[in-house]
Amino acid sequence: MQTEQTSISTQESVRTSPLNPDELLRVNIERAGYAERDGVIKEIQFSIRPGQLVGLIGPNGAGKSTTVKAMLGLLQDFHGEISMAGTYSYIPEQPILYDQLTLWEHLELAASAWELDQNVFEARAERLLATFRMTEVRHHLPSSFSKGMQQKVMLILAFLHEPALYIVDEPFIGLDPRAIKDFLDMLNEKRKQGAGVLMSTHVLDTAERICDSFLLMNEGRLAARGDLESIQQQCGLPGETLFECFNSLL
Ligand SMILES: Nc1ncnc2c1ncn2[C@@H]1O[C@H](COP(=O)(O)OP(=O)(O)OP(=O)(O)O)[C@@H](O)[C@H]1O
Repeated sequence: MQTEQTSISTQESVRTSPLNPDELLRVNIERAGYAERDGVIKEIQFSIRPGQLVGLIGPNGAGKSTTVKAMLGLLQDFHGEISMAGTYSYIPEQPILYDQLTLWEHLELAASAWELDQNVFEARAERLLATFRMTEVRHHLPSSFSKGMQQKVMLILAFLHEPALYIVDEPFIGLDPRAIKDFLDMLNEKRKQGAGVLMSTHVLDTAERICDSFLLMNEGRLAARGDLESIQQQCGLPGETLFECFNSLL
């Protein structure tokens, strides 16, 4: 895993600042949005520590995707700072795959982009294909796969790289229960090795079970943040579920 600090944005307006030793990522978005609609999100500040799984939660239109796009450096309108240690993998909700390449060719292409040693690549690829039960179809075109199988290809590509940080957009819609378990087991293994995770999801019961802490967004701002107990306190609902806390804020 690389440890040098990098900016994950290509925008000149994005500033970075030194991270604390226990930070993998620090986000300080003063204001960000789109060319035709600026300032969609405001005052979004959080950081992620090694091993931490942070849930990004909020109703439709709250600004979760805009926050992720800001972190990835994809927005025209951005004022703030994004600092991170090492590299990241982004797993989008909608798979993005090449029509003409087989699954194995996708993996080879990714390995060559990241300059992975051939033996390391093959060992990781074989293990990931087995874990996600895709070995048999490795020489097939992903364009012929089901939506869930295409999502698994995106997961395999993300894990192949072994980044410092995983940014995951809604992983639970489309994957079957066994694939979700395989994904969470693999994610936990990487967290034990020090990786951090930011996960956007609407599946609140799973989020409540697996996340260390939460960022609750509403109308472009952070409405509450922290672990479940802290969220319950901020919502005035001690002992209640994340679902009830979520609904109380809207
Ligand atoms: N390309 C765009 N151009 C202009 N406005 C946009 C664009 N994409 C999103 N928005 C607006 O930004 C706001 C936040 O949208 P965003 O996609 O970040 O929400 P979200 O929390 O990810 O929602 P969902 O749960 O539905 O995916 C919305 O009001 C939306 O209309």
